[in-house]
Amino acid sequence: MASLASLQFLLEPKAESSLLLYCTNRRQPRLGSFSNRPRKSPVLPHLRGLACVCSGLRAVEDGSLKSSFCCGRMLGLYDREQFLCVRAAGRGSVGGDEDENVETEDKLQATIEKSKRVLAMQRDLLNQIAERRKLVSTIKNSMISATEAETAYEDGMGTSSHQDVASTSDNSTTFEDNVLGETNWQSFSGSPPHSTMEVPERVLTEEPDKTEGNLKRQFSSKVTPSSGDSSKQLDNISSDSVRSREMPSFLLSTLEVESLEMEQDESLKESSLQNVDNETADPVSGDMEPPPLAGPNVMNVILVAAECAPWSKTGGLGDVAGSLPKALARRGHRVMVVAPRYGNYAEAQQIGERRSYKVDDQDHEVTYFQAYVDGVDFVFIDSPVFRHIENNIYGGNREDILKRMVLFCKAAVEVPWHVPCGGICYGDGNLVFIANDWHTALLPVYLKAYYRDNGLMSFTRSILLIHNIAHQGRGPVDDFSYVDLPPHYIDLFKIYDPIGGDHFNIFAAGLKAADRVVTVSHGYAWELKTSAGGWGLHNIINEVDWKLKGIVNGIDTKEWSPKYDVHLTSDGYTNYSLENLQTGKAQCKEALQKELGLPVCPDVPLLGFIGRLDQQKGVDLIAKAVPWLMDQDVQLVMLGTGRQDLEQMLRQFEGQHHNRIRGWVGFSVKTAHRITAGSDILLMPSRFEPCGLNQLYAMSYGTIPVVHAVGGLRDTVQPFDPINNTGLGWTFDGAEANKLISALGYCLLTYRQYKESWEGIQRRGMTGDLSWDNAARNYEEVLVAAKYQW
Ligand SMILES: Nc1ncnc2c1ncn2[C@@H]1O[C@H](COP(=O)(O)OP(=O)(O)O[C@H]2O[C@H](CO)[C@@H](O)[C@H](O)[C@H]2O)[C@@H](O)[C@H]1O
Repeated sequence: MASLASLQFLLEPKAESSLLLYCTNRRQPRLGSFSNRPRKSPVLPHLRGLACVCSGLRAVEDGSLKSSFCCGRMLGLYDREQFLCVRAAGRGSVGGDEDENVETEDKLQATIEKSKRVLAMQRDLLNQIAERRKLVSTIKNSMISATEAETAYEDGMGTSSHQDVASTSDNSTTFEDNVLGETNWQSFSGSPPHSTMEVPERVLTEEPDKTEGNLKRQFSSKVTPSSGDSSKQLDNISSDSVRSREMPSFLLSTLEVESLEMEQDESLKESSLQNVDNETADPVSGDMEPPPLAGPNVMNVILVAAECAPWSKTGGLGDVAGSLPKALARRGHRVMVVAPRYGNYAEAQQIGERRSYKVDDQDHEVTYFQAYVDGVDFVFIDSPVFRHIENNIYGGNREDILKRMVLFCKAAVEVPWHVPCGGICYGDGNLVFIANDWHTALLPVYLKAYYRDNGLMSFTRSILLIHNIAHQGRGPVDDFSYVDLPPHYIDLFKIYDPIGGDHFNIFAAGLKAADRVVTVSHGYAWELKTSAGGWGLHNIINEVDWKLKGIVNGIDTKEWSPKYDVHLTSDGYTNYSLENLQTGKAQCKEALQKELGLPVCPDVPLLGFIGRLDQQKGVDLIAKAVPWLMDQDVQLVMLGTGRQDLEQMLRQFEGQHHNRIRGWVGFSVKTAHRITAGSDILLMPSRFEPCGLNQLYAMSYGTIPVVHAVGGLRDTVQPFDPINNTGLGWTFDGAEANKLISALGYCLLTYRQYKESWEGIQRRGMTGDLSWDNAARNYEEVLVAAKYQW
């Protein structure tokens, strides 16, 4: 690994230096090199002034730039799209004489001074490029107008005092039981107007008198993302919490490039601008890779969640935190996930950094562990309060959980400064946080209160992703003292509950403070705005509707694929695909029946249920349907954990109908995979379902979903139409047992008597594109919208 000193040495004028430029806006790294001797480099026309920072600055000891380069890993994306920099190598001299690599301090200083001048020019150039790109992509993608967004922001939260809402009791279960009757959910059976879910994005071109120049000025005066900005401010502001700024200092040092003479710089500038102008004419030739999918929108993304599969998971949140980031990384973004470290994770290595945060007047030291998996930096925050609770992540009393989340959010918001990933911190430039559910809804608030209100992290944005609004982080108003915020911030948290009066609500504050809000389906985005679906936060959701968007989850097709599923490789199970669907699935069904001790009957339909045992998942509807089911010659297997009464009910069913029902109480990922593969039908009678992942997994395994048409279930399970032979499963309107029975009746009839139609449904489900890649594209739009949100 070359040190900074040796890097600087390599760029000394007396060494014949070579630069190797690495374009980060490529899916695969592009590279090219040029020495300080030739004035023009053949690679320059392709660079478009882009740049990068590479880690693994391994000296090119054998002088072979290309072969050494592949050891580099892309790092930091600063400013809007790209940044500059580099690896450099003194051709032929690096490995030869190590002593020469250390020059005197004076010479080094001179080199630095000269390089700074070059750097300043390059910065100007990059700013120009960034502005041009912003303009082009803004017009192309109908991005929001910064001016109008600013107004909207002020309306939405800048001046906001809290809006009291007709709300819930101070206990979600009580609310659920007392306020939210089953019939409420039936109101979702109508068709939500999906179009209303779209974020009202404004198109710059709607103001025809704005010339390109005007637009440019407008943007440059408002949004000039630069990693340098906050670091300068940080120099002037003594802040315990923001001390480490490895990124900017490293960047400045590595950019001290003597060998880039002015002419080359001009040449770079010209060719870069030329290429920006000609955006569509991307020079892809020879060994050049196609451009990254994110193109000019590439940015730094940090997803922060209380759980992250495969390390920690209690439900769908863990799945999303483990897989959405990978899809964003595949599109070219630099992506990090921050989660608590609940256990000893083999992949994650400890880094040296230690920080201390106050929670409830007590100092808590945290350390960081880090892993790099599938293009994503996973950072785990370690503290005694997180340790060894992987089986009880949300355990403890209300204050305990709250304090854990305060600590987690305080630490997570500073991770971009303190945790160097691959050698360099993310910094705050071009950065968007994605917080998830109430557990991390404090993060957007901290970003604002601790930083942006103080002129720090001015260009960092936050998105709050709603997976389930039923859990909100509620408590008495006194809980505000735990979150450690200026007194006037109470307005964000305090909402009025008609039953319990004023109360403290973390989700409410996060919704107001976040720059954008996303939820996991179009249907749920609509439901959230209703009094039944908003769980007391519907008024706030309606207020922030302008920044709300529904994006249906995808699935991790590596983890959930019948062809590659690692849980189907033993115990009689088998991997299968469309080619051997009937035999493969039949084998899995037989293996499941054997494993569970059920009679092995290939023709008896096997029904599955997987999920948390609570009111949401409609387990009680299945319970009511059990007597009817037992007359239908079917088998039923239910896997779940949660409410004790429902767990007991599962055991009881198994006891009563031992030949037909299995109730597996517990959390077993392997069993979930096997039930998904071995069942013919998956039941999801959820009262509400923001998205639902199990129906997606089921469809990709040729297992037919029967679902209550709410939220994401309605969005993803198109009802079977026997006339046109379309559709993916059966749906029913209204969370009632008789409606479930009716839908199931049609489903069983088709299974038994219309084999061809059945197979058609299976095949359509298995061939649909359920991957995260579609969703990631939609998230990218939100990331960009957040970025230009003022
Ligand atoms: N006992 C058990 N053993 C093993 N695995 C089990 C299990 N119980 C559940 N799981 C797994 O946990 C996940 C549950 O995902 P869901 O989307 O169905 O529900 P959840 O309500 O937790 O998520 C919330 O967030 C997700 C993600 O956004 C939304 O899809 C959803 O609607 C919303 O309620 C699946 O991967 C499932 O296989």
